[in-house]
Amino acid sequence: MSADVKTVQVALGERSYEIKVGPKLIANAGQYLKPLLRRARVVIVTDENVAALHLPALEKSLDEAGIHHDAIGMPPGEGTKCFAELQRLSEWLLETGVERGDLVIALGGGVIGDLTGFAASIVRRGVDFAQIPTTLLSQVDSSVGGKTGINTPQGKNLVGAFYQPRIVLADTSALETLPKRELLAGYAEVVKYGLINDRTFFDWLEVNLDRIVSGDVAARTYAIVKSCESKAAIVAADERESNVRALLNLGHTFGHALEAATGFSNRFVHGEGVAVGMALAFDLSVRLGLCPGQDAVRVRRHLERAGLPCRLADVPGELPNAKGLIELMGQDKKVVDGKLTFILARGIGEAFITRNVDAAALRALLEERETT
Ligand SMILES: NC(=O)c1ccc[n+]([C@@H]2O[C@H](COP(=O)([O-])OP(=O)(O)OC[C@H]3O[C@@H](n4cnc5c(N)ncnc54)[C@H](O)[C@@H]3O)[C@@H](O)[C@H]2O)c1
Ligand SMILES: O=C(O)C(=O)C[C@@H](O)[C@H](O)[C@H](O)COP(=O)(O)O
Ligand SMILES: [Zn+2]
Repeated sequence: MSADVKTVQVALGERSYEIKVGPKLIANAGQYLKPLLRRARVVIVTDENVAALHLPALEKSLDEAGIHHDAIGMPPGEGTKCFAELQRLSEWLLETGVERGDLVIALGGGVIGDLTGFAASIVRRGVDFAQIPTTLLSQVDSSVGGKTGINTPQGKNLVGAFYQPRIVLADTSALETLPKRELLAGYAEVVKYGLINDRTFFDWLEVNLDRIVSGDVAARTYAIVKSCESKAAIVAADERESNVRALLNLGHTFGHALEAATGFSNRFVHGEGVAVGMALAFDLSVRLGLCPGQDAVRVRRHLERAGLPCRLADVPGELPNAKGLIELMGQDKKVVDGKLTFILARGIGEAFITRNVDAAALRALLEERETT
């Protein structure tokens, strides 16, 4: 096992697991997975794009480790996180004869990780699963922490379960084939960790953005490990989002509504929604007199420099008016007694959770779509 591989622990008692971050982990997956298996059998769930690029290396590694494998390729894209594909996948898993002590492997981005994790949580009332994330977003966020699920016509991630993986293998080599737009979408979630509670990390991102985007392996590895450490600490403190875990939702109340408004399509992907949502959360914090204006400017400048959308005007197509967007936000899982919960900030690295947001200020912010 290579010295270049870093380990981050997710400390959750008997559900604890390791996140491995480093090069060529897909090509060496067999040696990491074998110790977790009761019998030498796994099933792989991937999407058709990732299957063409990375499935052969995973299968070769499993063959070398003497592990039997079946694989299914799902359609790529957010639309796959739906009841119909969940049913198709669950029935396929049952037809393979997968047992509770076998491992279901999610090889792909957050869509495959969320869908596969949820299917693994319900098939035979729970089959073990492993995450092999292949997008930046899934390596820094979705593969860690056990939120799994699908979208419904009512909104984002509304049916799901908390179900932790047994291991996460974040192969930095897989990012070499990732389209730039998807890399940037993942970068939005990296920025999120700086904005939540680590101003020093945000400072580092401002200096190192170009290295991360251009493919510098050391910079990418540092950013992924730092993000995973940050998420692992929050998840260990509050696995089921009773309190502090909601900080990881910075930008998501806005972002999820924008994803819903654009039809959960490739026109506007999750990380892009998070980028716009984080900029709006900082604007709202300034509007409420909670955060210095220069911090909001700095956040928007950084997202802009990365090439990410950061204004409502950057969202493609017609959007609902402010009232319509607020109605979409009403499906958020953080709603309590019909009242929205927001993650706002007193500054970069100082996010906090609040239910105390003036409705008029929110409406005014969303009505300024042409200018913000
Ligand atoms: N569970 C969580 O905690 C959590 C956290 C953040 C996001 N999410 C969810 O994750 C999803 C977004 O994930 P995503 O951004 O990874 O999107 P994705 O899974 O749709 O992947 C993006 C695109 O990249 C392709 N792809 C994946 N890996 C590739 C590679 N190495 N080379 C080339 N192409 C590759 C995919 O086929 C797809 O077309 C959303 O549904 C979001 O809600 C969940
Ligand atoms: O892990 C978490 O907790 C997060 O909120 C991470 C988010 O980046 C992620 O998009 C998550 O799926 C959103 O969760 P939801 O509960 O708002 O659906
Ligand atoms: Zn997210």
